[in-house]
Amino acid sequence: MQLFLDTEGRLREIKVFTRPTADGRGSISFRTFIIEFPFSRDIMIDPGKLLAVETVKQNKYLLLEVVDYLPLHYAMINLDGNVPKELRDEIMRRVEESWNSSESWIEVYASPVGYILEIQDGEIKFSKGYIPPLLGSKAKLFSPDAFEKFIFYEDGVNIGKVVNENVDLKISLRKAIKYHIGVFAYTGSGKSNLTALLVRKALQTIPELKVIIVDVSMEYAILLLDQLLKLNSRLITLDRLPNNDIDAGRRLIRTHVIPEELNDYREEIRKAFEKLYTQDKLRKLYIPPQGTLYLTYGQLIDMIRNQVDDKYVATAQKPFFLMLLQQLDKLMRERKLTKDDIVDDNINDLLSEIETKAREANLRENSAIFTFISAIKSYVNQEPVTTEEYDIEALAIEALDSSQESPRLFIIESPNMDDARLIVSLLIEQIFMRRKRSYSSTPTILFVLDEAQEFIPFDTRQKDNSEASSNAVEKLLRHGRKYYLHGLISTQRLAYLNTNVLQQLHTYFISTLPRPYDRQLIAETFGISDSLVDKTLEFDVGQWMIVSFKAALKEDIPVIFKAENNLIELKENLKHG
Ligand SMILES: Nc1ncnc2c1ncn2[C@@H]1O[C@H](COP(=O)(O)OP(=O)(O)OP(=O)(O)O)[C@@H](O)[C@H]1O
Repeated sequence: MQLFLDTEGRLREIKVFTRPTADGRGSISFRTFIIEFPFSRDIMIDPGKLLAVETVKQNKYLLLEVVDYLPLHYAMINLDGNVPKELRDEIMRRVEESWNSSESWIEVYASPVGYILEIQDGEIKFSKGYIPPLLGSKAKLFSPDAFEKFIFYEDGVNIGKVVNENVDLKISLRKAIKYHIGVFAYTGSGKSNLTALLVRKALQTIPELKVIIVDVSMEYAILLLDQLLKLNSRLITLDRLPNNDIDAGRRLIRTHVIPEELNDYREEIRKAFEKLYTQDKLRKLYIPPQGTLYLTYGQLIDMIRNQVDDKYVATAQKPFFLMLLQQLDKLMRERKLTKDDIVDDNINDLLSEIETKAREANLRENSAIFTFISAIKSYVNQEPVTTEEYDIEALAIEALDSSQESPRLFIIESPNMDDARLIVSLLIEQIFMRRKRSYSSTPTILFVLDEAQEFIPFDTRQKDNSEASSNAVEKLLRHGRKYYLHGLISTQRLAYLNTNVLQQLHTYFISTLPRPYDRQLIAETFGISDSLVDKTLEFDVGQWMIVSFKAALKEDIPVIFKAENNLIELKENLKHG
């Protein structure tokens, strides 16, 4: 395999740019390398291409990614308005004629990607790091074959084409999902299309995976309609269910966003919706009016503290309440429980132990401590209320069911954000609780949250349920991996997102983000240069930059690609389905 292309350039200069960080608290520097290549009108140097330059260490090269380039002509370097007009015109006329001469070159701007390439006895090795390059030394362009071999996993899933390389982008979807995914782009850049594509490919290639999409914009039932039909699935709504298949077809067509490109497919879509009804895949989700119905460890601790502080509780009982707190703390540490976890019968032994001790101390039978303990005991030991309704619990049970015939794709539709936040918080908590109670690595569950800034906002408020959803999503992203629970979140405004969670996402897909703050934040979080992130401003619809940290790609190098259009396979399947 040819590692480098024949075209070579030379490293002329390194410039360092420093700017304040997005939060204004510090500063950050980026290096831009300036490399000269021979002038050619069909030069293969486009943004995203990889270059290797010699470093001060023998056989070691620094890897750079092309950000931009500019053809330059020596005669133009000092040409400005000070030169008399006639002379200027004459110079420019001559330059126009002599671009293909020794006076011209292509100036390439590139950023280091944090890698060293070592070539020893024909063996090639990548390692992370930075070694100062040798000015004046050669810069070599990676061949497409080398690009493919070193950056992508051989058995990766193809999700598009690398821009300017004629190479398929192959990613490890399994790893990407394992370490959570972020999709960041302005409205209309193709976020939903890419998300649907990733979900589609993941369901096709990871048999133990289940996907739960919380859809506030009523898009995914269409974007994944063929998958809803093909797989065992659920399309879940908070509204009354339709009475028959005809009613279902009409209603669903009316309530969903149909992309323009699918205008010719309205009939197929209506029929597919009718079929979902006859396949018994529609469900109405019941949410209890009082919202959360569970006692969490945090709430229990508060209740005990109130007893300790209560001046009407006899002093003799207070040590027992304190003991209860200590034992709870021990249990929570041992079982790695958080304040948001739901209290279950795990705490029975602990309650009995304190009860016995209180009895041994001869406390009166009607003491507050006995009443308190027995109330908590009867709460945790109560029989679950069984209802016919499809509620969060039923949904969680289906999602965690590892049998072949259980549903794999769940789309929960809730255009009302408050409801959506409540569903997200209850569902994540419920699934966590069940997974912790009976630990299993299957199925793996991926939660997909569009408009993530609504679920994990920068500012949370209790009354619109954002505090609850924020806690739940943060827990999913921080601790989910241990429990085979994962997240894909997408947003158009990073500024409104609780950015603490960004570090938890190891694979980012970025397209056009018009606000500088959003781009700067991405650049800082992933240590990629501003100029590379700024490239996304020029992206066409469906064009993305994937940045991964030890996840989707073999090496953590930002790659610019054009995503496959999710609608192509959808149309194909609707036509033949
Ligand atoms: N990879 C792609 N190839 C071709 N067309 C695409 C691609 N991705 C998106 N599109 C088209 O671009 C348009 C916008 O895409 P999409 O709805 O996914 O954007 P979005 O970012 O989710 O927008 P919004 O935030 O408004 O939902 C759609 O018509 C879609 O079909």
